Amino acid sequence: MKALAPSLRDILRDGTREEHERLDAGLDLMGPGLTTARYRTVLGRFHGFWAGWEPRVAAELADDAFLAPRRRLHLLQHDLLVLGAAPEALPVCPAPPIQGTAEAMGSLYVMEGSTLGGRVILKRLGALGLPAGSCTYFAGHGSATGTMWNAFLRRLEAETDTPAILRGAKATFAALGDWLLGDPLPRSG
Ligand SMILES: C=CC1=C(C)/C(=C/C2=NC(=C\c3[nH]c(/C=C4\NC(=O)C(C)=C4C=C)c(C)c3CCC(=O)O)/C(CCC(=O)O)=C2C)NC1=O
Repeated sequence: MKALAPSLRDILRDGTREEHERLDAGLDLMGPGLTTARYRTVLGRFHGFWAGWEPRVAAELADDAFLAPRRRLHLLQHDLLVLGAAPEALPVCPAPPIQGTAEAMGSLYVMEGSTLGGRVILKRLGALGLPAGSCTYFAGHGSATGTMWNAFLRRLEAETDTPAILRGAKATFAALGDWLLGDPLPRSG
């Protein structure tokens, strides 16, 4: 038998499981309580998070070629406009305290990883009868999701400071959870 060392992805998945479950349960996008109003509120909160997070991770990662296709703030702006909301008027979340490339890669793990749920989320959103073109954020990388994720993991495995990577991921999940779930989300209407 070969005892394989856990991959960075294993370490991140195990080390953030609790925060991940808290978010998943708190957002409850897959349950029967999801309405168009609730969807718009959730998008607006994700917008506020990305508006603070994206410039910060860009500055700390300092790798525009790698980050450019992983930027999604513009997708949130687009979806909110289609739904009749004014994204520029929404509150912006202070960026999590990430510093340096290793913490930035841990932080990016959280937001890139979220594209992996895209297919199930899109299917659920399809049942709401939302206006056409209002789900580009959750569509994420679409058919390129697998390719993008594998390229992300290759870049991740090139980082050597494992504690810093995990710190960045945990800080990001914590900030995201506090921001998205701090106020009750609408349940119906
Ligand atoms: C918003 C709803 C929302 C839903 C309903 C959702 C569903 C799924 N997320 C998955 C994976 C991940 N999701 C995250 C980050 C967030 N998950 C969240 O729920 C929020 C809010 C996150 C961060 C923004 C990460 C880091 C991973 C990689 C974990 C790893 O390393 O494997 C998978 C698994 C897909 C597979 O394995 O093929 C599913 C089904 N994702 C969403 O964003």
